Amino acid sequence: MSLREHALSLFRGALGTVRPAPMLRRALKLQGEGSPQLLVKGQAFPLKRDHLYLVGFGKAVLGMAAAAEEILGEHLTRGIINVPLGIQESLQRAGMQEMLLKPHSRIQVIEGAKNNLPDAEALKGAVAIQELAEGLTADDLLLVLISGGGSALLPAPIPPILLEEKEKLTKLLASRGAAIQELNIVRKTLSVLKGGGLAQLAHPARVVSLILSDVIGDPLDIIASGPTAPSSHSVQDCLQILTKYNLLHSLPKSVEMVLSSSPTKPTAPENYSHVSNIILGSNRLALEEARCQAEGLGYAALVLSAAVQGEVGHVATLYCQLIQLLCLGFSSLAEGPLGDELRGNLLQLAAELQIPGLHLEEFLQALRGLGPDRPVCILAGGETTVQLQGTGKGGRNQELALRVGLGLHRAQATGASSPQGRCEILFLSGGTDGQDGPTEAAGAFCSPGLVAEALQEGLDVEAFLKNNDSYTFFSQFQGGHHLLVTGLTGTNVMDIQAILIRATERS
Ligand SMILES: Nc1ncnc2c1ncn2[C@@H]1O[C@H](COP(=O)(O)OP(=O)(O)OP(=O)(O)O)[C@@H](O)[C@H]1O
Ligand SMILES: O=C(O)[C@H](O)CO
Repeated sequence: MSLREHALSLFRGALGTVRPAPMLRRALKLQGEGSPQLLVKGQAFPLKRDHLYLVGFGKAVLGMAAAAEEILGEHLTRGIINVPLGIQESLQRAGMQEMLLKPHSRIQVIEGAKNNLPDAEALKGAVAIQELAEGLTADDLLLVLISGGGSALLPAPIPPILLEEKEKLTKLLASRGAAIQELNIVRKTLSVLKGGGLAQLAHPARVVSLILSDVIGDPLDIIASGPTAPSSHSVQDCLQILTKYNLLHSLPKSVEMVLSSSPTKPTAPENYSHVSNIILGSNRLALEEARCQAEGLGYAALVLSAAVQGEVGHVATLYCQLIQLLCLGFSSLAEGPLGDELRGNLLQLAAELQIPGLHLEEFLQALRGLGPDRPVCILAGGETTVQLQGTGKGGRNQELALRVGLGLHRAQATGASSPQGRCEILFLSGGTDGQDGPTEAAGAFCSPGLVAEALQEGLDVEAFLKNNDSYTFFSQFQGGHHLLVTGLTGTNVMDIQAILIRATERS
């Protein structure tokens, strides 16, 4: 099999493990006839007849709800989910019936949040969810399904803030470069349901949240703005962020009012004893599955990190240097000055990128222990950032793959000492939701020959990159052969990268 076929199969394997249906089936079970209980990852929650409710919000929630309803059957009393506008139709068109609710479902579906922004439809859904939560009693159990995109799908601005005011503020923060953590700290402070609000309203019912993480590090109080998690942030944190992005002095009156009357401390964690927040799926889980499958294919496989973040150009350089070093491992050069130089550069770059939890020295040590001659597979995940300069069409995964292709080409061109000649190399980067930026592709593959081969077709990689036009490049290059196209996957645990290397000759 080619490296490309292997990479594709690993990507699909990784996705398979975080698809809503298998994920739910693994985690959620109904047990017992007379006095049933819900088993979630081994934790038991007793159920009373006609007292099981379900709510959900997020891009992957439709498939999660369909699988949950299949498991819960007639035990489910009623449910409401808020999902992206048009998702039912597009899943239908994609033939993904298993992600859709059955006719006569007990779950009401509300579609909204066009372009991932809160709107009147999402607000309608949020009000319905709020009313359901407020009506619950101590006999009830509320199952909450949460995934990325949940923030925009559950807008409930604290009065007198208007939805348009909150939307404008969120947009401004995002356009000024606020990270998702910052954005969601502000959202939590201005919302009735975020920052643990939903869990508090559902009290005294038992609340069990099943969460698919799309945030680095899986922070419960940031994913979808943590509607059932105790917030670790205060109004001061929110004010600091508004100051940082120069918004503090141009806030609408309503927002000022809410900020000045917000409690200075978040609700204490002990008030969440009725709540269980359980992460069902994450980037790390997907990477771990890919790692196991890579070993099955004969690779020595390692996971670099599930938290790769930073500017796409810097991340591309990190991967290029890592690939160079891996290629050295197939020769006797690894322990020489070239290996030392590459290791030094890598450590410096990784320190600059500040990737949380990345222990590169240990990782490099583990690489040395992989042994010679075995094909190597390195897996990583996270989310890079692209500062758009041009007007082209692309996504962060396609841009990363193209930048890695360019980096490998340059490394090859700069010296006879380049170790790449001894190896067959493939790099893949893909978004697990199947859509990379506003394109039909999930990501792209590249290899060191890409730039030269593209030139033969009259395609100048650097010019495409300058215009952030990676999708156009990959669509034209070799008839689109290097695009990763999966279609919408119905899940989302950020992006995944795979580096596959095997020796072409003994050195
Ligand atoms: N022409 C382009 N080239 C490279 N990246 C782009 C381009 N246009 C948009 N992007 C990037 O695509 C991202 C938005 O796309 P996408 O919807 O896949 O990501 P997202 O909103 O973070 O959603 P999710 O986290 O659910 O994947 C932004 O990070 C943006 O910088
Ligand atoms: O909905 C959100 O807030 C983001 O997708 C992060 O979870």
